[in-house]
Amino acid sequence: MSSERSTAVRDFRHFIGGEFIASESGKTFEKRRPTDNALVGHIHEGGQAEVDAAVRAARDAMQGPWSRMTVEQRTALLYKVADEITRRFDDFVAAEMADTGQPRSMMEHAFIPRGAANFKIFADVVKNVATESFQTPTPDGAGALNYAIRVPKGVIGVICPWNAPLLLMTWKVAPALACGNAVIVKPSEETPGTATLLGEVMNAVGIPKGVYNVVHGLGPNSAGEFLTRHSGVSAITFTGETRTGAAIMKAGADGIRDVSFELGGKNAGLVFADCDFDAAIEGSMRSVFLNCGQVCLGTERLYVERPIFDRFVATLKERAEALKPGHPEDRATTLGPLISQEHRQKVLSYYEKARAEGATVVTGGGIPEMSGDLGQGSWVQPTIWTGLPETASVVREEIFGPCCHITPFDSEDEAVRLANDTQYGLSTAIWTRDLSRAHRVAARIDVGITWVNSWFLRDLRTPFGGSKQSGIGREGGVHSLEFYTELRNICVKL
Ligand SMILES: NC(=O)C1=CN([C@@H]2O[C@H](COP(=O)(O)OP(=O)(O)OC[C@H]3O[C@@H](n4cnc5c(N)ncnc54)[C@H](O)[C@@H]3O)[C@@H](O)[C@H]2O)C=CC1
Ligand SMILES: O=C(O)/C=C/C=C(\O)C(=O)O
Repeated sequence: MSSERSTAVRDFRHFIGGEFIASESGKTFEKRRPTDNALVGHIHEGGQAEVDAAVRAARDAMQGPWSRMTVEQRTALLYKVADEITRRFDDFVAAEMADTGQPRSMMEHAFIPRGAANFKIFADVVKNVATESFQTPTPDGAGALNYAIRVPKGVIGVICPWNAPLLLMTWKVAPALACGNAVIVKPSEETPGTATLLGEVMNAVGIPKGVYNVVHGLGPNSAGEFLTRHSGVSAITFTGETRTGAAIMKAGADGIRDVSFELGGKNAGLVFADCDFDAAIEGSMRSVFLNCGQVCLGTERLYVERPIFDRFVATLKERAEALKPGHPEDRATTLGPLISQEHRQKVLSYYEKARAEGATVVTGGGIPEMSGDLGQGSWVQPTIWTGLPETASVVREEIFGPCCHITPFDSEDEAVRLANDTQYGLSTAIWTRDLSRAHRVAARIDVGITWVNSWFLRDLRTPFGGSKQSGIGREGGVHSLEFYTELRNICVKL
């Protein structure tokens, strides 16, 4: 590894009450870089003491100046947070790149700008959304006025995954703060960087101490579980695996705390023969391989209408083989590594299962040859399979890697049936020039989000979330307000 690419080993501390603090226990765990497995940090492992301290800080903040700010004052501060993220853009890009190993271009054009955008959109939403009111008749004829106000829920526990750390964390922190809550974030143990950096941003712009807190740690029997079980946490918002969601839902049941979940997916792409072929290939390339396939909205099942099946498979193979795994700083790099050696084991086990279950391996299926220190990183080849029945493991289970299975179909009804044949219900992409069909099919797919002739085209005002085992609730625009506030009705006899 060249010296300019080496990173000093960092110390990731908790951010509680506006201070960066070490764990009382002194316990830390290692953060290794996905590109070359080099040690890049020691993360303080939060225990009950740190969670208790964060809850105290957050509850105190809810009694302090934060609670007395007008919406205008609060949202002005959130605009400053967004501006400060933009001012420290390079630091955020570097932190996220070190944590995830994904290419700089993706950080610069998508994931980091979204961190700033999340603060602006929710500042705008809370300023502009009205609540309902009714004029109510009464027997004396004078009537009554009913109106609703929104009040913050209190302290929100925010539990985050590793695949788009800043984007997914701020998607929850921004609306929570815009609504006047305080938050305690438990970032993924794989990606401590940007949540920690955001603490510096909060202090720099004058967010009152205790409004934004970060406790690092693991999930079960560690900071994650302690946070979700804490009676001082009013509600829990979580993005991550469906299995973890089930554990958190049980923890939330004590104290009847509300939960909002964005969970796993096994998303289908439906490619009709009348599609714009190049656009369908381009979109499918992104939806299968972006972020090395570690996108909850990504496509791991492609269904292609039979007349274009062979051409589609051949073209996708050619494009997948042209992807360039490499160092995130190299502009030519188009594919990053998986997040960790452990996750690579999981993805490779599916590559193995696909073979064992009789797949035709169109391309990939193994580990690419990487030179120098990159040889130690958690790389896998982009992989395409055909020929498996719908019962095969790689067709049914979420893999979260750069891979997909492609199946031919012969009718619209069959395509709909295949897309819906899953326990998940997060997203779908439909590729067709027939817009009547697009509307018809979209309405029949049991998912939270359908894209037609596009993928991951986001308008932050729209409802975002999953059906079936892909989630509970919707966040985005006004829908986030439903979770991060209580609606309080006031009835005034006139
Ligand atoms: N629907 C959506 O919007 C998205 C869903 N995901 C899903 O996230 C998964 C990948 O992320 P991972 O970090 O591996 O998920 P994960 O569920 O393993 O971990 C997510 C977070 O939960 C914490 N955690 C684990 N067990 C816990 C427990 N018992 N109590 C409290 N906290 C606990 C972890 O420490 C981590 O911070 C994939 O399944 C993916 O589909 C990822 C991004 C978006
Ligand atoms: O756009 C969103 O709000 C969510 C995006 C999800 C990802 O980026 C992901 O899972 O990687």
